[in-house]
Amino acid sequence: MTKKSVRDVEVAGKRVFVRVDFNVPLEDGKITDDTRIRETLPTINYLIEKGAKVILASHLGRPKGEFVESLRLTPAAERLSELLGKPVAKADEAVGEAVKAKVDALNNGDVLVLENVRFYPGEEKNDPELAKQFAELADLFVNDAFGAAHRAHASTEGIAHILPAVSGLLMEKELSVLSKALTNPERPFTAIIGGSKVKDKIDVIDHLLTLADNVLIGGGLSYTFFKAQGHEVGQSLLDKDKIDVALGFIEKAKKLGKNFLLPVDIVISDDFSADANTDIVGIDGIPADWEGVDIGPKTREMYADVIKNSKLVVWNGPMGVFEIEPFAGGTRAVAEACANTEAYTIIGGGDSAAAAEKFHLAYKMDHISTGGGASLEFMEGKKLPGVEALNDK
Ligand SMILES: Nc1ncnc2c1ncn2[C@@H]1O[C@H](COP(=O)(O)OP(=O)(O)O)[C@@H](O)[C@H]1O
Ligand SMILES: O=C(OP(=O)(O)O)[C@H](O)COP(=O)(O)O
Repeated sequence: MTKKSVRDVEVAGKRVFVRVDFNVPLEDGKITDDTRIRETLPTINYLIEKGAKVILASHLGRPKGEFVESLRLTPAAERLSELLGKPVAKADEAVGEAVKAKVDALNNGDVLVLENVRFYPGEEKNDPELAKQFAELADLFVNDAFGAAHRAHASTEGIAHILPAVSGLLMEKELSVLSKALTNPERPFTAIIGGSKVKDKIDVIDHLLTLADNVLIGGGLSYTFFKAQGHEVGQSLLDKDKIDVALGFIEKAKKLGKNFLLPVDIVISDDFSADANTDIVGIDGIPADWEGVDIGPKTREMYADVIKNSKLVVWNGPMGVFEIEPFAGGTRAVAEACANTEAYTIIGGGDSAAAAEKFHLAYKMDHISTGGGASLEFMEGKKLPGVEALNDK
């Protein structure tokens, strides 16, 4: 990596402002998946061992510049304390006199979690004044929030222009794995793109069409492609504005000689619920009042075969509505194929990672990225502002 890392600078005795991504899922105030917290432990433990004063900042949810009680970082601080096996101080604000006093009270090796930085309107606006207030708390900025690296906000980007700024160990690992895989990919390289956010994934499909050997499409994205080919899609997810773009991809793939695969059969349903009626049909068999909810068994087999014969697999987005058990089979089949292939497997995207966890296959993947949007933008070949702003080596 061309950017300095926390290992390249002196941290002992210093106040270190570490931007982490503790944007974890919560249900009734309880954390349901603490992966993002666990993944920052190497950086935090490194700083503790080196005798730094560790000040952690994160966003949680999208409170839009207001204090929202249910989005406080208290549960994250408590979980971190359990994971570290030591007390962690928590501030009820992210800047101001009370926070400064908490920072002043830190001894070397102590950890303080600031309040949700998105409680302040200046955070998402990348307000230089708020960045300055963050910077006043510390001597060094460490960005370990890969999941938020595509955001140019005061605590991810603005602050990096004021303090010496380096990457954390998680940030370093994410960037190194993704760039190693995508710069000189092992071939055959297979990209699997699914999920529901058609607009968000158009650019990544475009980029991956030039990079990958096989591009497999699944999930809600598929129907815009089917429509582009002249099939009726009933009530299935459809992005009408992107039909021409989808057609363009089919043609681009042909021109480039890429193996661009769309589902050949699908699971359809007459309702979006576990007790709905379902059927398996070919792509021109969707009745007007039914919708496609998963890839069918022939497609699963076809995709599993491609995955098996790959050297590198990048997977972003589930193959169907996997949260509903009768529609989870396609995503499970792809997760199993990824778990069993010899290929190096990278999973990006919160829902694909959640699916791998749900099927108890996450441990068999080579890399599960902590960033959904961030890994997508990286795969699109875009520069990430939270990384760009860090000091060069
Ligand atoms: N055929 C489909 N119709 C509607 N929604 C779908 C379909 N297939 C997958 N989905 C939904 O897509 C969502 C995930 O999409 P997305 O956010 O794009 O993925 P990721 O978070 O992995 O990037 C899941 O909640 C899943 O239920
Ligand atoms: O959860 C996140 O995004 P992701 O679901 O795309 O990985 C990050 O914490 C960024 O959050 P944001 O999309 O509200 O800026």
